Amino acid sequence: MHLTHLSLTNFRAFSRLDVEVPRQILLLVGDNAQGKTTLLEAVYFLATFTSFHAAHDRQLINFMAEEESLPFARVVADFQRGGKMHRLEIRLIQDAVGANGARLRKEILMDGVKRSMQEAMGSFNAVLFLPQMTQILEGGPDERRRYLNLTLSQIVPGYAQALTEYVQVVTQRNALLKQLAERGGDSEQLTYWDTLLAQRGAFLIQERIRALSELERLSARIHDRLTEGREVLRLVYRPAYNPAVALRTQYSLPIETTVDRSGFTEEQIREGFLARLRALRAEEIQRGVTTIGPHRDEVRFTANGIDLGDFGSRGQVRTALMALKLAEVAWMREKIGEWPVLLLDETLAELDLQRRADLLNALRECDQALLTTTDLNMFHEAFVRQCTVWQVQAGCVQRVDQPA
Ligand SMILES: Nc1ncnc2c1ncn2[C@@H]1O[C@H](COP(=O)(O)OP(=O)(O)OP(=O)(O)O)[C@@H](O)[C@H]1O
Repeated sequence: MHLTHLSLTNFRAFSRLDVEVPRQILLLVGDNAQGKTTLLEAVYFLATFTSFHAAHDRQLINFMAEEESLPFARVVADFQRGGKMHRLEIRLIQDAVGANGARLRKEILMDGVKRSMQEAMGSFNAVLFLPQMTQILEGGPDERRRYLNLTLSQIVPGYAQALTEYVQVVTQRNALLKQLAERGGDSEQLTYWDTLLAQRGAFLIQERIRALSELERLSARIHDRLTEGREVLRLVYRPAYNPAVALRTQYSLPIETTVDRSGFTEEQIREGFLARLRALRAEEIQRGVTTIGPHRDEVRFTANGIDLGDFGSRGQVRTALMALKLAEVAWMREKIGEWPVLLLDETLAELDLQRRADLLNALRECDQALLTTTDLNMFHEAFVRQCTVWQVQAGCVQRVDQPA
């Protein structure tokens, strides 16, 4: 899959941008703070409807546009997928200030038809690679859950919808648990929420089991090549509700334990999850929160049995991240039969020569990749000649003609 046209209106520093996008490797060159990362952010926004940078969508609207009576930002992309052309449009509209303050509306149009975020998710796919993504390995468990959710939402039908509903159920259930803890009442009211939680949760758990085992297979192979067979990478899923473990040992599995959970049906996971919620009911009422389920899942990355998040060297973590990212690309390709668009922000600067060469080789296979850099010398002349180069300056883009 590849973009053919990108249009931005009031998207961060880009008041207006309209560009044809070539089907190949695109180098975005420019000094700091010129808008290179913003371009990647806009493209990733089309795949996930969320920014990898901004805490709030409101930050995406151009500062100047904020002064207008109806501030808005818009991203429109034409892209080819499976031989067909599509148009995806996202509008961010800040409604007039009412009694509850300004409200931001997000509208999504796929081929001209309004869709919910959950419906439109997966229409366009991208894989993002940022140097700070080592946080996926080194940061808290929420980083890994976020990574998993963004990746799976793009590819697994129904995942985004189930996740949205699951999060709503957790919120409602927590409110009820708190109310029962503070004011007492009939705990049987929980049964309705338990059923919904187990239903949506089982779907998420099963999809995570499946995806992680596939990503592990692909990333271990790449990692083996990158480390010349010296290290074995593993992705260890540690679900907060673990269908593979008897009740009393839920939290006591050592990290190196290999557990095959692929044989569980969704129904078995749901039944087990529900039974566990019943067993935990009194404790959960006392604590006022939902203590098990996908919102508390963990994934650990190990190399030769060593937990990379806790004990990995910088080099080991970067190598594992690269293996994971390349695996993600291959996984999406396997699943949807199309290459996702690759987005790499200043990634090369962090890599040694061998890793750099590996990464650039991988890019050659893909349909389209966008790379940002402040320094074109980071790349071999021969490589640059195969690419289209765009100079990005103060929110404007200009194609750089290369010598024939
Ligand atoms: N809502 C906004 N409206 C206008 N300008 C914005 C908005 N949000 C961010 N900017 C500005 O956009 C500029 C470009 O940022 P961007 O991160 O894309 O730069 P970059 O070229 O990737 O730089 P670097 O090489 O330092 O990463 C920055 O100066 C930033 O302050």
